[in-house]
Amino acid sequence: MIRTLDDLDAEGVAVGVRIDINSPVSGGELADDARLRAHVDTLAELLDRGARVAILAHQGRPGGDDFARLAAHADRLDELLDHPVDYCDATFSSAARDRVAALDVGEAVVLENTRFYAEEYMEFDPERAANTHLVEGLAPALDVYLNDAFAAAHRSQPSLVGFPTRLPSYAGRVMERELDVLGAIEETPTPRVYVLGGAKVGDSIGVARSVLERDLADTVLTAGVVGNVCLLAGGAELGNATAEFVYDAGYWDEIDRAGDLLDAHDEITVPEDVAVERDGARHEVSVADLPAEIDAPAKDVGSRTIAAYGEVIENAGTVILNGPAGVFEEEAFAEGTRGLYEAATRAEQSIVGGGDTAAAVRRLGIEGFDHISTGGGAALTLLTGDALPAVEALR
Ligand SMILES: Nc1ncnc2c1ncn2[C@@H]1O[C@H](COP(=O)(O)OP(=O)(O)O)[C@@H](O)[C@H]1O
Ligand SMILES: O=C(OP(=O)(O)O)[C@H](O)COP(=O)(O)O
Repeated sequence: MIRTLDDLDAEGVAVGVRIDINSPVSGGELADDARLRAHVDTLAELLDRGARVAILAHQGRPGGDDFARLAAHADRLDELLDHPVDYCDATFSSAARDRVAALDVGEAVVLENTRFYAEEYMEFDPERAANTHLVEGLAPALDVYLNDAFAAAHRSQPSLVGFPTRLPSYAGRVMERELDVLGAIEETPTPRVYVLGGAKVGDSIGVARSVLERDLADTVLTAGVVGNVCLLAGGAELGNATAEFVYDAGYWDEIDRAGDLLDAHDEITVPEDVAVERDGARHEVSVADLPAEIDAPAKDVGSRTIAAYGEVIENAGTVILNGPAGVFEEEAFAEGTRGLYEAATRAEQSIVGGGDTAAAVRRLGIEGFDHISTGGGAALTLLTGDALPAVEALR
């Protein structure tokens, strides 16, 4: 059983809240605040109910351009919430503990990026995580721990799995909602259609295999780079530019895996046509006409695929979308993503997951999904039927 905010008497209590506000950062500024806005409900409820809130979060990965301090995140949360949100440039030192001890009722502080500390970028079992410097250092300053970081729940890192061994622990509203929807996929209306696009080919093939073997999917529609790899696996000659893209991205070995899956399951569908760039404009090529003269990579599915997939999607009981259908960042190649996502909003129930997928939904201004997951890897892990370490730690 996982305890939730409903089970917490928050008045005056020092709550360590792990959230996932890992966001695109550009020139030290937040380029997108969707993940911050997602946690507003949980944080506002805690602060309204008189908690003293210490926020724990990571940003980026060591060495990356987006490996940043959380000062800008604190400023934005301060704007989004009716309660004051401060920033502290320490995570578990005496300075951090003193700052938490000084919190008034209804006040919050964002502690520094947890991944500034080497142990936080390692995976541990919960008992070992409870003895890391971060958890050992900060736990004495907290009364309880609350995890709302669904998007990071597939990581077994100290700030995600270490506190429940030491403190009474709870799930936040984001975590609750995500587990309710994504954890009960078997109960959603059928036919169930998975649309797998985007560029994480290995993950998507794993998901396709798993949902087909577990009879969760009635149909799997492939698009994006995933669709291109499936086309190559079926012997389609998409031209050197697409082959080079797939090779350079490290997905060449996935062609055989995709081929095995296509041989084993009729429920997987590949695109009928693709769109490439020719003379600076979108140009569509039918797979039936291959081999043809193509000297640019396939960047989107074509209009016949959009129409055929769209019909399957619209008539679905449940559609689960992960990954854009094309390079939606370029207007000429956003047609597939726009067409398939809009069709999904007309299905009986629609669920979208993935960092870039959610960004595509916002950029294209598509509304009407039943659930937009904050998580990419975490959502896929749940949909594949695997346990999430941070959720298991809360149990
Ligand atoms: N045909 C394609 N060729 C190259 N890149 C593609 C293609 N289709 C989609 N993409 C790219 O895939 C990226 C998103 O994929 P992914 O990271 O798997 O999504 P998510 O974060 O939602 O899981 C986008 O940046 C998009 O440009
Ligand atoms: O952005 C995240 O995951 P996602 O890219 O799967 O959505 C989470 O913050 C986890 O980050 P990580 O993949 O660096 O561990």
